[in-house]
Amino acid sequence: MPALPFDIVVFDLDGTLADTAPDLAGALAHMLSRLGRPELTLDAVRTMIGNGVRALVRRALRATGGADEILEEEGHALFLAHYGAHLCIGTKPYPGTEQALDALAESGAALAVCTNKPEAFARALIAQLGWESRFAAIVGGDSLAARKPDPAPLHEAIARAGGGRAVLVGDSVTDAATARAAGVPFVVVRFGYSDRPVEDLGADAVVDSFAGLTDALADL
Ligand SMILES: O=C(O)COP(=O)(O)O
Ligand SMILES: [Mg+2]
Repeated sequence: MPALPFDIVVFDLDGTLADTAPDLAGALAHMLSRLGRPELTLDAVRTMIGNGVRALVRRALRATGGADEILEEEGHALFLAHYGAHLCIGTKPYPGTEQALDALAESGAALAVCTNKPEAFARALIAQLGWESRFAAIVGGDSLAARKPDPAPLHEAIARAGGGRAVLVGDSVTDAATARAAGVPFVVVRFGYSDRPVEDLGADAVVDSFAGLTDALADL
């Protein structure tokens, strides 16, 4: 593959490395049924992912009859208990993810994850996908006081992966804002959970699939 102008490639997790929506939707379905709420479609859930678990629970409650703090607390606990035990039932890497990670690692880049998923869930999911040895750093939504779009977790992931020239690969407006705030180039994947056209995110490149990622990075 062509030489990479980056020492570190940082990836978002949900909607970027893996299609996690089926298991997130499963945990939401469990929560909603316990609370006597109607189900949400998978497509509706996809648009709610990207700002952490609390935001996901709040959005799901608002979409099914409303939310208040007490209900959110209860929903959050129901969601966490179910999701923690069902992290990788319907979750799948996107096509070509592993080949792209192999190619980037072979080129000498360090790989890292910066996600708004709670760190323990991110680590457990990455282990269940068999990816533990691939990442030099994993920073989650609760690893620091601030989560994406604050630039701190991205800076932390870059530092923990050894520092140097970095790029963020993500799927959402949250990732775009994080990269911009951190002064780091941003590549958006078209297949994730963006709530708006990916062309509107101001990314340095858009990739349709993992097959195009290494060339897009080499061209930045
Ligand atoms: O938990 C979420 O909101 C999604 O996390 P992400 O940052 O990996 O997309
Ligand atoms: Mg994402």
